[in-house]
Amino acid sequence: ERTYADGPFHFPAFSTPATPPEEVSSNIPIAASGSQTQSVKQEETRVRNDNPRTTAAGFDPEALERGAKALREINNSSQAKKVFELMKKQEETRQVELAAEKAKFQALQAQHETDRQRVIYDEQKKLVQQQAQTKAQMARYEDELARKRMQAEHESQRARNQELVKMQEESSIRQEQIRRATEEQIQAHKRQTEREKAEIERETIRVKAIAEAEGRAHEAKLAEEVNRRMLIEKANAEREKWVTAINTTFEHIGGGLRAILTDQNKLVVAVGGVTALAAGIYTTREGARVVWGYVDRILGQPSLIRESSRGKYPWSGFFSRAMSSLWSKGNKTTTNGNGLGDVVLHHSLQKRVEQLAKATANTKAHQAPFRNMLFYGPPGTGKTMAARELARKSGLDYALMTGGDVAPLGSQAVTKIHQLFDWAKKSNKGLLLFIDEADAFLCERNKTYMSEAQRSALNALLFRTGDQSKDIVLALATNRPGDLDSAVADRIDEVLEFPLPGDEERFKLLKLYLNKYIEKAGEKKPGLLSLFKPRPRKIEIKGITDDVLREAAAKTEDFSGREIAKLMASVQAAVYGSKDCELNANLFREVVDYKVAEHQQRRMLSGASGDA
Ligand SMILES: Nc1ncnc2c1ncn2[C@@H]1O[C@H](COP(=O)(O)OP(=O)(O)OP(=O)(O)O)[C@@H](O)[C@H]1O
Repeated sequence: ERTYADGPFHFPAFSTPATPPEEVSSNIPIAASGSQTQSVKQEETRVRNDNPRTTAAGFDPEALERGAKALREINNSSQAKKVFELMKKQEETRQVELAAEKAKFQALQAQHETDRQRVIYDEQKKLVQQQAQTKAQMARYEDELARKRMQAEHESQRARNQELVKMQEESSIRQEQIRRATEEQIQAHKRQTEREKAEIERETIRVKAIAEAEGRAHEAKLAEEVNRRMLIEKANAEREKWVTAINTTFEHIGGGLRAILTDQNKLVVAVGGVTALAAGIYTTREGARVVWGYVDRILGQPSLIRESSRGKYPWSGFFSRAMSSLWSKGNKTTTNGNGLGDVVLHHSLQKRVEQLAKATANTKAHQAPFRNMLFYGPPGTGKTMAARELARKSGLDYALMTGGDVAPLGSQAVTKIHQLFDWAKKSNKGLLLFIDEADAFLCERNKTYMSEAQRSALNALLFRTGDQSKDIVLALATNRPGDLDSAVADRIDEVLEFPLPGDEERFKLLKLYLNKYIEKAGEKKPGLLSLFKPRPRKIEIKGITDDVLREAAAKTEDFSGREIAKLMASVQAAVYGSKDCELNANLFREVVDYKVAEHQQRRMLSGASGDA
C-alpha cells in the first residue's frame, strides 16, 4: 500500500490508458464510410492488448501509437474538429476527476495525519498519565517515608518521655523514702527521749519508794515486836483452854466407851447403828448418781456439743439469760448497726446471710423442710459468727460442734452422733446444728487414714440427714470444701463463700474492735459474777480518727477478721502497758506496723513450709 510518506504518488492514469482506445473510437460520431470504420475496428481488434506491455518505468508506447493513429484518423475525418473538441472535453473531465481524486487523497492524507497526530497525542497523554502516576507513587512513597520517620520520632519521643516519667517517679520515691527515714529518725529520737524521761522518772520514783519503804519497815519492825509479844500471850491462853477442853472430852468418851464395852446390849446397838449409817450413805450416793445419769441422758446436752443456745440443761442459763437481756435493754450498742450483730461481712454476703435467715424463719413457720448450708473460706473470716447470727435471726436454737471432736470418741462416736440428733429433735423452735472444721469429720470416706469408727460416725450422720428435715438445719463450715465427702456435699442446698475482708470491711472491723476492746474497756460486763470482779481501767483515746483507721485498714491487707480482732487486743495490751493508759495515733500505728510485720513473717514461714 502506498502512502504519502512513501514518496510521490503515482496516478494510475499515467501508467495505463485512462480510456481504452476502442471506447474513444466508439464515442466519436464517425461519419466516415463503413469501410473506414471497418478498417478502424479491424485495426482496433488487431492493436487490442489485454496484457499491455510496459517498460520498467511503467510507460506503454502502444497507447501512444494508438493515440497518434487515432489523431491521424481524426485529421482525415470531416468531423475532426468536433472530435477534437470532444476529446478535449473528455480530457478536461478526466483532469477534474483526477483533481477530485487528488483532493480525496489529500483528504485521506489529512485524515491520516490527523490519526497520526491523535496517536501521538494519545501516546503523549499516556506518557503524561504514567508520569503523573509515577509522580503520585513517588509522592505516596515519600509521604509514607515521612510518616514512618515521624512515627519513629514519635516513638523515640515517647520512650524518652517514659524514661523521664520513670526517673521522676524514682526520684519522688527516693524523696519519699528519705522523708520517711527522716520522720522515722525523728520518731525514734522522740521515743528515745521519752524513754529516757520515763527512766529518770522511774528512777526517782524508785529512790522515793525505797526511802519510804525503809521508813515503813522500821515502823513495822517496832509494831511487829509488840504484836509478837501479844500473840505469844494469846496463844498460851488458847493452848491452855484447848488442853482443858480435850481432857474433858476424852474423859466423857472414855466413860461412854467403858459403859458400852461393859454393857453388851449397848455394844450391839452401837455397831448396828454405825453399819446402818454407812449403808445409808452409800446407797444414797449411788442412787443419786444413777438418777442424775438418767436425767443427764434425758435432758442433758450431748457431750459433742461445745456451745448451745439451749444451755446444758433446760433450766440452766435461765438466770444468765435474764441478766443479759436486762443488760442489753440498757445497752443497745452490742451490734455494729447492721442486721447481723457484730459480724462484719461484705455487703453482698451479708445480704445473702440475711435472706437465708429470713427464708429459714419462714420455712419453720410454714413447716417446710429446712435447707442445709455450707460456709467455706479462710480461717477467721466469721463463719461461726455468721452461723450463730443466722440462727438468732431465724429464731432457731443453735448448737455448735467441732468435727475434730468426733475422731477421739472412737467406737462411741456413732452413739454420740445418734444422741446428738435425738437431742436436736427435741428443740421446739428447730435447731441449727453448726459443724465447724467439718472436713475433719466429713471428709471423703475412702481416705486411707480414716479410722473405722470415724467412717461409721460419718455414715450415721449421713443416715440421719438422708431426708429433708423439719427440725434440724445442718450448717457446715470448712476451710477445705473440696475434702468433703460427695454424699455430704450432695446434702448441701446453699453454699456461701466467706472471703478475707476487703478494704471497707477491714475499716469497719477496726472500728468495731476499737469500740469493743478500747472504748468499752472500762465498762462492766453483764452477769452477776461481774458485779464482784474489779472494774478494768478506762482508756483515754486521743487522735484515733477515721483517717488513722483507714490507713491501718490499707496496711492490713490479707488480714482475716480474727487477725484484726487480735490486732486490737494487742493495741489494748500496749495501752495497758503504757504508764498513762492512753491510746494515741502514734502508739496505734506502732502496734499496727508491728502486727503487719508479724503477719508477713508468718506468711513467709507458712509459704516456706508449704514449699518444703
Ligand atoms: N466478719 C467478722 N466480723 C467480726 N468479727 C470477725 C469476723 N471474722 C472474724 N472475726 C473475729 O474472729 C473471731 C473468729 O471468727 P469465727 O470463729 O467466726 O471465724 P471462722 O471463720 O469460723 O474461723 P475458723 O475457720 O478458724 O473456725 C471472732 O471471734 C471475731 O472476733
